[in-house]
This record gives sequence, C-alpha cells and structure tokens, in this order.
Amino acid sequence: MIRVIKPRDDGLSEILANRALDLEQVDEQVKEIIKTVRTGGDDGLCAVTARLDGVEIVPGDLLVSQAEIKEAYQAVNKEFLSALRQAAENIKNFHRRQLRNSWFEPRPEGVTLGQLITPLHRVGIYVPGGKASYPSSVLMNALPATVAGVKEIVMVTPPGKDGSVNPYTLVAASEAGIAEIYRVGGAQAIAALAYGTETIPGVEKITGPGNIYVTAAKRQVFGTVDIDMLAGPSEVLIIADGAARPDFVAADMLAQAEHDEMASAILVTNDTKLAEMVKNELAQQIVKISRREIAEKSIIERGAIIITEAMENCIQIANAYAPEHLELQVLEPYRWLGGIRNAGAVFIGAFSPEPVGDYFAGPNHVLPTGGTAKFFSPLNVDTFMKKTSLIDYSMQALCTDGRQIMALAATEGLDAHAKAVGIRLEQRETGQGQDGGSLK
Ligand SMILES: NC(=O)c1ccc[n+]([C@@H]2O[C@H](COP(=O)([O-])OP(=O)(O)OC[C@H]3O[C@@H](n4cnc5c(N)ncnc54)[C@H](O)[C@@H]3O)[C@@H](O)[C@H]2O)c1
Ligand SMILES: N[C@H](CO)Cc1c[nH]c[nH+]1
Ligand SMILES: [Zn+2]
Repeated sequence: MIRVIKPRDDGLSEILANRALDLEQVDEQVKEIIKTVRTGGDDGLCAVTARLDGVEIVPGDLLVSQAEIKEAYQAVNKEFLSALRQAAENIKNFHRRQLRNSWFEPRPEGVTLGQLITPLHRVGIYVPGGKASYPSSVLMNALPATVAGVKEIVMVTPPGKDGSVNPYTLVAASEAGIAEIYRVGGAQAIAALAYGTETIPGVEKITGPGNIYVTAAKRQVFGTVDIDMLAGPSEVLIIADGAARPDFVAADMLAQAEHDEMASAILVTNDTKLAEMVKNELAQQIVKISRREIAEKSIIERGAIIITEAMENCIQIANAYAPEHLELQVLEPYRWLGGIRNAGAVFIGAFSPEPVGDYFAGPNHVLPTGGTAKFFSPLNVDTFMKKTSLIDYSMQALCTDGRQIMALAATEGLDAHAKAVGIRLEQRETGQGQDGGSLK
C-alpha cells in the first residue's frame, strides 16, 4: 500500500514535487470571498459563513459571550484542564527564552546606536476547526504573543453547524487569556481580521494554520497586514536505522497521516529489513485507528518508505525535503544532528514521538511546511515583535562623518540629502548655533 523507493529508484523527485501547495487553484474564489467581506462588512461576513459553513449567524452573535465560555468550562473534563495548564506552562517557559531586549550602544565618538524592540499591539490568531478541533493550536499561537507583550489578541475559529464553538477550544482560549473570540472561519475570517468589519476591528498581524482557503487568503492580505507563514499540510520525515522499533516508527507515521489526506509521512532508512517491518506494521496499525480513511489516503498518496545505501544519504534526503517534523530514530542521533540543516523541529530518539511536541514539551507546533523550512522558522516570540532602529549623533560625530555622508548622497544625485548634512557643517564652521549660541 505504501510506496517503497529503493536506492537508485527514481521516486524521490516525484515526492519532492508532489508537496507544493497549489494556492492558485483557489485564488479566484478566495479573492471573491475577501471582496465580499471587505465591501459588505459584517453582513458580507455572515453571508459567506452561511454559504460555506451552513450556519446562519447574525452580526450580534459573532463575538463569543462570557456565558458560553463559562459553559465550556462545565463541558470539559478535569484531566484535559490540568494537562492543558501544564502544557501552557511548558510553552510559556520555552518561549520566554526567546525574549530579546532593546539595546543601546553609546560610543566614545559621540554616536549612540540602538534597536528598540516593541510588541505588536493587536494580532489575530486563526484556529482551525473544520475537520478537527485544535485547542493545542490556541496555546501555540496565543502564548508566544502573550510572552511578547501583545496587548490585544483576537481569535477566530469556525462555528459548528449549530453555531457553537468547540468547548475545548474556548477553554484553551480563556486559559491563554484571549478576551475576544469570534465564531468565524475560512478565508472570510482572514478578510475580517485584515480589513476589519463593524464588529471585528482589524489587526496588525495574522498567525495560525488552516486549510488551503485560509492559507490563500493569508497570502492575499499580506501587505495589508503581516502574516506568520504560509503553512501547508502537515508532514513528518523519520530517519531510522536498524536499531529503531518498527512499531514506533509506523505509529509516528500514522500520527501525522491522520491529520489530513494531504499530510505526508515518510520513512528514510538505510536498513531494508526495517523498511519491510515498518510496512507490515503500518498495515496492522492503520486498521485500528479512528481516522483510518484519512490516514489511508495520506499514506497511499503521499507516504513513502525510502531505502538508501547509507545514513549519509538519509541526511541528504532530509535536507532536500526540509520537513516540518524530522524524527531521528537512530542509534546515535547526536552524531547525525550536526548534518541537519533544514527542518522545522527535530525529535531525538525513540521516546520523542512528534505528539510530545504537538502538545506538551514547549517548542511551538506551528512550523514551516512544504520545504519552507529551508528559510522559515517555527512560530516564535519574534513573530509578535518588531524592531525600530535608533540613531543619535552628536554635533562632533556629524562633523567627523558629514563629508562622507555628503559624498554618498552626491553620487545618488540627492542634493537635498547632502544639504541636510551640509547645513549643519556650515553652522559649525561659522560657529553659530540656531539660537545664535556657539557650536564650537
Ligand atoms: N501546522 C499546524 O500547526 C497545524 C495545526 C493544526 C491543524 N493544521 C492543519 O490545518 C488544516 C485545518 O483545515 P480544516 O479544513 O480542518 O479547518 P479550517 O478551519 O482551516 O477551515 C475550515 C473553513 O474552511 C472554509 N471552507 C471549507 N470548504 C470551503 C470551500 N469549498 N470554499 C471556501 N471555503 C471553504 C469554511 O468556511 C470552514 O469554516 C489541516 O490541514 C490541518 O492539518 C495545521
Ligand atoms: N502536528 C500538527 C502540526 O503539524 C500540530 C497538531 C495539533 N494537534 C495535533 N497536532
Ligand atoms: Zn499533529
């Protein structure tokens, strides 16, 4: 059932090409949705929601009420709540390590340079809710923003057929300190966050994963607002050697495949026997999982077992694939870690299956997909910060550097630039300050 690619088989290039997210196929449709919300405000938003989510919501009900949040707490069990709270602590602790301070560097020649770090003021987080609910994604988006110091965090998530929002998602939002939650999803939610409506004031940045419509909408509103990244379907690439347990490897592949028919689970191994055993394990385990249909489609259409001649080849393939999640289920993981250049997150050894990172350990689970780990990083505290440069020249420092600045301005033909410096140098030469005082 799963494709097996042997050394020198030509299958790898197909796998690499097969994962591009074809946003163009929905671009026109998404453009229309955005236009409807941008021009129609709340009414446009509710009309699109009725059409795509099959639920009638009036503008006055878009905002989730405090009473619903209270009710949600009654609906969730204690075990969930305590696990959620511990996960939140772990996530906050991890992300606190990413905080950076503004800095100032006064130099003896009368120049002070610096960088001011400022949190964004208002951000919107998208929490998917179509095929499954993701309270964990609430924490992964909101807590780095909280750690960064963002004052207003808004959450959007699709309503169910009865207009309600999943109680676990609501409780996670409340635990993360989100005060504004709107029951709206898809491209229409992204449009509302970017352009604002009567009920939903616009934001400065939108983060969070979603389906192809959500991602295409994020790409279209980029520039009006900032976005975190363009996340595609989830993926895991597992490098395993003869020391790995085939049942563990197969279980981890299925954990990723169950997300989505378009998710990819790939094993790369230098051990032919392990490849065969994982194939058998997959067949045995897949019939026992509740999301079998989704996982089967994913494994058949997008999964693969790639057999290589040596561990070095496994590492090369991982770097070329640049997976969202990379598991190293090998005897000496730290020996090979140095060779890894491209991966969203690396899971080391037999006892770090990907769900540890999805839910609990602390690092973020919003990660670059589709090969974008070559240049994107995981969602992090910096995602919610911006930098402002600081330049403070004394008169003496300007006199020292002024002629060089004027020379550069002259080569660009920008006389007024040169003049803005020159006027100060002349003042210095005539010895007159603005108030007639001495500049010397
Ligand atoms: N990378 C991560 O961290 C992460 C975490 C959780 C989920 N995910 C991924 O996010 C995705 C969630 O997708 P989802 O669909 O379950 O939820 P979603 O919330 O992203 O999308 C649901 C919305 O899509 C809109 N929609 C549905 N069909 C449409 C159509 N034909 N035209 C226009 N709009 C339409 C609807 O308005 C609906 O509310 C999955 O691929 C999942 O794997 C990723
Ligand atoms: N594996 C997903 C990111 O690719 C995150 C997630 C949320 N819940 C479970 N898993
Ligand atoms: Zn997952």
